[in-house]
Amino acid sequence: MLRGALKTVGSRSQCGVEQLISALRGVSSSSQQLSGSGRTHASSCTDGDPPKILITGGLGQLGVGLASLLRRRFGKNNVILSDIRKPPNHIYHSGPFIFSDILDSKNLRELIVNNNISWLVHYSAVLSAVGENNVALAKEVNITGLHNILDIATEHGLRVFVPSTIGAFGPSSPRDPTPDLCVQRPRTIYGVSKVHAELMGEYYHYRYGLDFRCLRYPGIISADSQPGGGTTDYAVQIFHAAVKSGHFECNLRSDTQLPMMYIDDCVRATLEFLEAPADTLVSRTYNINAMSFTPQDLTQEIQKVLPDLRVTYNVDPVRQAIADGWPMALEDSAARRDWGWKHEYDLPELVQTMLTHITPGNQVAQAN
Ligand SMILES: NC(=O)C1=CN([C@@H]2O[C@H](COP(=O)(O)OP(=O)(O)OC[C@H]3O[C@@H](n4cnc5c(N)ncnc54)[C@H](O)[C@@H]3O)[C@@H](O)[C@H]2O)C=CC1
Ligand SMILES: CC(=O)[C@H](N)C(=O)O
Repeated sequence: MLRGALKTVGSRSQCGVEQLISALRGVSSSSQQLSGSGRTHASSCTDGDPPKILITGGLGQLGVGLASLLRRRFGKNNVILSDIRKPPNHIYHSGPFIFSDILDSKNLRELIVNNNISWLVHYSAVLSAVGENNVALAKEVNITGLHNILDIATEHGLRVFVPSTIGAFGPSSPRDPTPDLCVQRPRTIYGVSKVHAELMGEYYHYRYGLDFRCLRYPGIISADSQPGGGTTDYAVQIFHAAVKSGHFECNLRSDTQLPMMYIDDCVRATLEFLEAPADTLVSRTYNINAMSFTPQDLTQEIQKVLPDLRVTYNVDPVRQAIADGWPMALEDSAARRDWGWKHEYDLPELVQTMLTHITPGNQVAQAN
């Protein structure tokens, strides 16, 4: 049936054929299965037009920074931020913003159709520490929400980016470094939901041809946005405390080594990966790495600039147990080989840059 239908559009552009394949999904179960090559469809065919991008959960730590980079690349009006929260004025006025709850699939579908979205960056999530405090919410947002995203992205032939995390690994994974492919038995609902996202996205890719792309981010460090309740949050908060009061109480042990990345590297990696030609991607999920450090290493580096910084330790057992099962470094040679990933910020550059951005008058309100 699919072959017959394809014959009738033989003279049309490849993009038209691929859209037809999308439309025929749902006609019969056998016609839904594309070849095992997992080839992708309409999202790759923009006829030279820039993609129209929707970012879900865009008001968190990472969304605004990514939107700003994507808007510089593709034009302000081609990138829509969305969230369930009201944006601060400066974000509202910086480009298109729209309410979208990923648990409301009808609203999400309307938004994608009405705005002719071709790329979807799915940032909505409940992070590791908040997730352990509210497992039901984490299941709803991270698993049910993801199902809505994958179904709608498949229906409309979107390219979809879903970040995973170092939290997708667990104590039985090799930890230093952690390769792309290894045992993944995380012990948080956040980690379990992210492994689920990796597997579901890859399944939809091979089963339906969805252009699913996933990077496992380390802990991300940013100056002008606050983290949303994770285990790596200390590495952002320490900078604000260092500048504001000169004292920081750290909730992880001083020797806890975790992989980290400056936000500019993270959003650039995301853009480069989104733009990578599909045929260069050997995998749909890649580790990306930049630096690894402990609270003690970070303190010493900050003290080179602010020698009076004093750090005390009051370990949070929930966060410490999470961190003790996470990678100490990620192995990312496949990302470097397949699509040219290269980080720019190591620990000294990170500290210099953070302290340049954070001044006593430029403190970001604590979000959580
Ligand atoms: N920030 C980090 O260090 C890392 C982040 N990631 C991933 O990157 C993505 C973005 O992370 P962040 O910006 O740090 O997260 P965040 O926690 O700061 O922001 C998440 C956003 O999702 C929104 N949200 C919650 N429920 C929603 C719903 N029902 N519908 C729509 N939006 C909803 C929240 O309002 C919030 O603005 C997440 O998927 C996270 O797992 C992965 C590894 C590290
Ligand atoms: C590394 C992450 O995914 C996040 N920052 C968290 O700590 O939960």
